[in-house]
Amino acid sequence: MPARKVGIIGCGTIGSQLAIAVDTGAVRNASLVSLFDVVQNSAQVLKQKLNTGPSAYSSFDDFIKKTDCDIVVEAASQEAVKRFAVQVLRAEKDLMVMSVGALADKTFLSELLREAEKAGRRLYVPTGAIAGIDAIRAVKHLLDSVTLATTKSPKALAGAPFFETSKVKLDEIKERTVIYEGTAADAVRAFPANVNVAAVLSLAGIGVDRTKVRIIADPAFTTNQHEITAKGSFGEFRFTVNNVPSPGNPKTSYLAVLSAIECLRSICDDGMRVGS
Ligand SMILES: NC(=O)C1=CN([C@@H]2O[C@H](COP(=O)(O)OP(=O)(O)OC[C@H]3O[C@@H](n4cnc5c(N)ncnc54)[C@H](OP(=O)(O)O)[C@@H]3O)[C@@H](O)[C@H]2O)C=CC1
Ligand SMILES: O=C([O-])CC(=O)C(=O)O
Repeated sequence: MPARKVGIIGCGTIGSQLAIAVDTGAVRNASLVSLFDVVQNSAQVLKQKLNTGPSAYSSFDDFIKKTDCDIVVEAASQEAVKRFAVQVLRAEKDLMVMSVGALADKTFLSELLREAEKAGRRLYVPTGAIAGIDAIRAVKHLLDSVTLATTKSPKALAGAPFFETSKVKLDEIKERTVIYEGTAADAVRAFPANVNVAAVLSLAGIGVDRTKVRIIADPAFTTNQHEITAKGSFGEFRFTVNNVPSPGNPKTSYLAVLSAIECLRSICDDGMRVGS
């Protein structure tokens, strides 16, 4: 396979590390050609840290028109997925999505899948900051229930739209407190930068309406913990990850960065694929 040309939307925590991984050859058979971020200069600042000189844009129109790439990685926000994903696929590029909560909108997801099919391109969803997605996929037809319990420190939950309408006051939480219980569909809207993993889990398993989510704020927590419990006629799974937060963004686990890099590596590198 010829080297895959990569473009990145979002030059924050995940986008920067991914760019460095491609730039330094950690992702083989790939070259970084283009960067885009709404924050003025953000793509430019990242470009200065790299050896390979990708183009840097603060306008999506320029990014998509001038970029000769095979795959675009979105590492920006759910809003960015809603605004740009269709255009990326129509421009005949594969798309890897990190802000997976955007795909909880079934009408939007169907539209994306239609566009991908029309363009002969693929939509990739990395496992992200959780584990066990291979097993959930394997038993998807046998699942009775799936629950995600996410525990983060208040500072890793701050800024979520949930707090605009809820009575919960994050700065008054002194001990472990369940602040949200509901469906994955509602959770990814209320906490768009915290539980995209709930959408990944739902897409692999029984969907956003049947996947249940519990979010716990715990001031004693220094990790981002995600615990998946899945039950069905196959037995029972329990997967727990205690993730170190990324240095640049306490909301985003370091595992999410590593998973994005590994997903891109497996797309670009033709060799052996381990796991489903
Ligand atoms: N699937 C998973 O397991 C995980 C997914 N995520 C998600 O991945 C995404 C990236 O995470 P992370 O790198 O930590 O985030 P960061 O906030 O560190 O970086 C995102 C960058 O993208 C920019 N951005 C936001 N919206 C747009 C837009 N519409 N167009 C262009 N640029 C935009 C941001 O600008 P600004 O600062 O102005 O918003 C910021 O510079 C987030 O949505 C996050 O919630 C994170 C962890 C795990
Ligand atoms: O990184 C994490 O722990 C999970 C996260 O933010 C998300 O899924 O949006």
